[in-house]
Amino acid sequence: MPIRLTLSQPDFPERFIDFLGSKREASVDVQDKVSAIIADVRARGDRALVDLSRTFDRVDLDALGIKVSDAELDAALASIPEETRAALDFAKARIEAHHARQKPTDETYVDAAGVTLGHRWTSVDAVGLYVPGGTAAYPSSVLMNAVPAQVAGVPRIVMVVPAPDGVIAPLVLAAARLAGVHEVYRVGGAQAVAALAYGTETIRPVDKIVGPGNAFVAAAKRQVFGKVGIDMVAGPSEVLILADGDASADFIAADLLAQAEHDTAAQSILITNSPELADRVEQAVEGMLATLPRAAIASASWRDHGAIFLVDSLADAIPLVDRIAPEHLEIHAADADALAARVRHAGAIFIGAWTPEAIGDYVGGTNHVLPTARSARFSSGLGVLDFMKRTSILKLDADALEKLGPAAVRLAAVERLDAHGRSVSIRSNR
Ligand SMILES: NC(=O)c1ccc[n+]([C@@H]2O[C@H](COP(=O)([O-])OP(=O)(O)OC[C@H]3O[C@@H](n4cnc5c(N)ncnc54)[C@H](O)[C@@H]3O)[C@@H](O)[C@H]2O)c1
Ligand SMILES: N[C@H](CO)Cc1c[nH]c[nH+]1
Ligand SMILES: [Zn+2]
Repeated sequence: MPIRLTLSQPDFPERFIDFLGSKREASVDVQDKVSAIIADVRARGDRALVDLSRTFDRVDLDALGIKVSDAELDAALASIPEETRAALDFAKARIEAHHARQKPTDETYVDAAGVTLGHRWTSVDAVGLYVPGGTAAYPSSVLMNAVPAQVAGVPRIVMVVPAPDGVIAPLVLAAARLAGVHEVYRVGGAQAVAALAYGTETIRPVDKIVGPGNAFVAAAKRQVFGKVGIDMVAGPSEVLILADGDASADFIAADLLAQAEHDTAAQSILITNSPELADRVEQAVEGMLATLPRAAIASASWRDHGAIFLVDSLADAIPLVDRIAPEHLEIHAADADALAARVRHAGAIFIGAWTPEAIGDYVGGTNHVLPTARSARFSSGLGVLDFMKRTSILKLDADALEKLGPAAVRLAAVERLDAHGRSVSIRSNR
C-alpha cells in the first residue's frame, strides 16, 4: 500500500521530511562498484567493456562487436512497420520544431563607454547520448537526446545503449538512424559512461555525456564530471498528480501506473483535497494492475514508493509540490492553469485532465529527459542549451580603455596583482 498522510495530522511535518529523504535506489555499494568499473575501463579499454558487458548484460561483444555497424542501423530502420516509422517521424518533427525555438542567438552591442560587449554560442564538438536499455527499450529517449543535439549543431553525436542478452531493440537503432546519430555502441551501464569519458580503442572520448539511466549510470556520470560535462542526473521516473474531487479516478490511476511501470524505484504520488477520490484512485490502480504486463514492476513501485497526501484545499498543496520538486506534475483540477502558474519547482507541468504525461514522453514536443529526485529545484530538463556553450566577447579601443583603465588599475592594486595593473597602465598615456 502507498503511504497516506493528511496535512493536518500532527506528525505530518516529520513524516513528510522522512518521505522526502527516503532513498529509492542506490545501495551503499553502488559508488564503490562504479569507481571500480571506471578504473577498469580506464586501465583495460575495450577488454574491460567486453568483460563487464558479459557480466552485466550477458552479451559476447567479441562476437557481436562493440560498434553497431551502419548496415545494422540501416537494416533496423528498414525493418520497422510503416505505422511505427510514421509515429517516429511525427514525434521527431514535433520535438525538432519545439527545440528549434530554444536555439539561442548571438549578441554584440556597444555601450556608453564605447566598449563592444557580446556573447557567441557554439556547440560542443562531441556528445555521448546514454540511452537506457536494461529493463525497457526507449526509442523515444533516442529522439529526446539526439534531436536537441542536432538542433544545436553538434558535429559528432555518439550513442551508447546496453544490449542485454545481445539484443538492442530494432526500434532504438531505427530511431538513432532517423535522428542522425553518427556512431552507436552496444555498451551500457557505468562502463559505457567511462568509455565515453576516457575513451577506449574503439570509442573515442566525447566532451559531454547526457541522458537518463539507472543508479549505476547516474553514479558514473557524477564520477566522470569534470573530465567531461554532464546534463542533470535523471534517475528513476516520478509523477505527482494534483487533483480535485471532480477528477477522473481512472485517468489518475492510469497516469500513476504509467510512471510506476518504468522501474520498481519509480515514484507516483497523488495529492488531493478529496479523501473519496483518493479511495477511488487506489481501487482503480488495483484494478488496472490486474491486466498490466509490467504489473510486477508497477505494483512494487506503487507499494514501496507510492504516496497519497490529503490537503484541505489544492492551494495548500503548492508548497508540498515545490518541496517535492517532481520530475512530472499533472494537474487535474478546475483551476489547473492558475495552480500551474503558482508552482516553482517541477521538471515539467502537464495542465488539465487531457494532458497525460505519456504525451510528453513521446509526441508533445517538449523533452522527456527531466530532473528527478528533487533536482528540479536547481536544474532543468534536457534542451538545446545542454549541447551549447557561450563565449563572451569584449573589444575596446584606446578611448574606451582610458575610461575603464583607472578603475581596473585600482582594483589590481588592492588585490596586489601588479602585473595586472601594469598590463592596463602600460597602454595609457602613450
Ligand atoms: N528521467 C528520464 O527521462 C528517464 C527516461 C527513460 C528512462 N528513465 C529511467 O532510466 C532507468 C533505466 O534503467 P535500466 O536499468 O532499465 O537501464 P540502464 O541502461 O540505465 O541500465 C542498464 C545497465 O546497468 C548496468 N547494471 C545493472 N545491474 C548492475 C550491477 N549489479 N552492477 C553494475 N552494473 C549493473 C548494466 O551494465 C546494464 O547495462 C529507469 O530507472 C527509468 O525510470 C528515465
Ligand atoms: N517517462 C520517462 C521519463 O521519466 C520517459 C519515457 C520514455 N518512454 C516512456 N517514458
Ligand atoms: Zn514514461
